[in-house]
Amino acid sequence: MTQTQLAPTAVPLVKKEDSYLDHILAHAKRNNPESIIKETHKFAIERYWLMNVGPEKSPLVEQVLLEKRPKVAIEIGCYLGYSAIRFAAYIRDTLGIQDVKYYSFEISEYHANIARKVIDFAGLSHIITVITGPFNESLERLLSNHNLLSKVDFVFIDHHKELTSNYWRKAGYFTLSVTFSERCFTCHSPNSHACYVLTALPCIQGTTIVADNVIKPGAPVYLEYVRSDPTKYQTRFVEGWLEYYEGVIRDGLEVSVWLK
Ligand SMILES: C[S@@+](CC[C@H](N)C(=O)[O-])C[C@H]1O[C@@H](n2cnc3c(N)ncnc32)[C@H](O)[C@@H]1O
Repeated sequence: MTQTQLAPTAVPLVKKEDSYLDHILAHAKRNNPESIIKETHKFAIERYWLMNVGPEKSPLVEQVLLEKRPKVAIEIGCYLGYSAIRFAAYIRDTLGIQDVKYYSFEISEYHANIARKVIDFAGLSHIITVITGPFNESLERLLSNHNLLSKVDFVFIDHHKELTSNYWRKAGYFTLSVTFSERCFTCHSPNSHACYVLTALPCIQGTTIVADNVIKPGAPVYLEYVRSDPTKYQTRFVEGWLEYYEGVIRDGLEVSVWLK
């Protein structure tokens, strides 16, 4: 049997995330977040699609950051560090907030390890902390052991897309995140879990919460929750495109401000 005949069933030896790291280390400039973002787009368009927030929706998030000017930001779902690098650099360099702290939660050790290397290469390790583990457990640990998250002014919710849309939908739970699963199964109240992230965080009056992918794959219970009580959240939808599918697949962000 020839190499050509074997090719279609062959398992790739290198995962795309490892190739991404190699690409960044080889082509981007050290201590230059902008060049890392540029090379990430190049990789995602020319090599493999990546599930980061991407070039289409990031400017929409940056507009929110411009209005909010956060000093303590967190995100749920780090993946390979794209949004952490892009938004932390934007807050520090464009908004001039030198002492910003950005905490990024990531369930996968594999993703977190790559993200830390890219963040270090970007020269942002002193600003961005990647916390490995399921978000709810990490959060509980941080809140009980440290004073790291004494107050949070900006939250970016960007969990695993496939699990959000398919797995839990099949299971009958339209929750925002797999993190909420354990709680879903114990109290059978999807709404309370879709909003767990909001109620569990040490939000303060005015904390801004941006949820990605509320159209694709969608987060109907989350939207219902934040839109149901105008005395609790001031909320708006911002339309955009799915990452790397500009003009093809619609998506959007829900931007909510915690009022009380
Ligand atoms: C869409 S990606 C995040 C993309 C990233 N925010 C960006 O724009 O560069 C989602 C990530 O969330 C992680 N994730 C999924 N469930 C999680 C959980 N319960 N706690 C923390 N991270 C989780 C996945 O492993 C994946 O790396």
